[in-house]
Amino acid sequence: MGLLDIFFRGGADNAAASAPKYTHVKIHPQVDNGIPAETPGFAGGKLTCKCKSNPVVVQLTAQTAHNHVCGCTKCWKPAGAIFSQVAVVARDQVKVTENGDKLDIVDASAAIQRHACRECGVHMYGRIENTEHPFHGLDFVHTELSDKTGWAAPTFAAFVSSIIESGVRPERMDEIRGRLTELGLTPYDCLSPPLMDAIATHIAKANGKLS
Ligand SMILES: N[C@@H](CCC(=O)N[C@@H](CS)C(=O)NCC(=O)O)C(=O)O
Ligand SMILES: [Zn+2]
Ligand SMILES: [Zn+2]
Repeated sequence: MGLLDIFFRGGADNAAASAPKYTHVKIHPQVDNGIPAETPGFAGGKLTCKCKSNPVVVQLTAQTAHNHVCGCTKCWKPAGAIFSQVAVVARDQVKVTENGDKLDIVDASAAIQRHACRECGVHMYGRIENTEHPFHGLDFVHTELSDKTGWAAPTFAAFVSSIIESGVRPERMDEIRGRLTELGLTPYDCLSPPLMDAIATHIAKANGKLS
């Protein structure tokens, strides 16, 4: 093989490595066709449940943070999606403004109490009431329930192995992790390293191992 052959073979391999391979794998409607960019200075908006009449409306008065896709069985997913998309916002920036009487807590014993519309099933916000919890003060929200663009973009995938608990076949995990990686959503089987470090730091401070 001559030098030119190596050059062209290398070129072909590189092209193959950069072309997306897993576009047939669907993750969530908000990421499957490219992730919308966030708008600098974006300051929030309204989340609306899926009810045709008297929808629950929640007003967020700030941009969200730590947006990610989550594969756990507890987070709300739109029909057909295998992942949820979920972000956090300070709890004092979250106000139920319409039809709050339709909200029920899905599981009052869970760390995150998810307030869901009892008619359409959508989770409008998840709140942590335990003041000792590392994420106390943050509410969990699904910004796809807003008709605005500009919200914080998802940056990683959490609880990826948990999708198997919802019935995804384990043989599909390679292509699913492949697609997430291709989208720039690095897959983790718990939270991302910075969030896991923040949890561990909180615990170490609470038990006196760190000052
Ligand atoms: N493998 C479990 C993981 C559940 C889990 O730990 N979910 C994470 C991410 S949302 C969590 O923080 N849960 C707290 C809670 O749901 O209250 C499942 O899929 O049900
Ligand atoms: Zn509803
Ligand atoms: Zn989750």
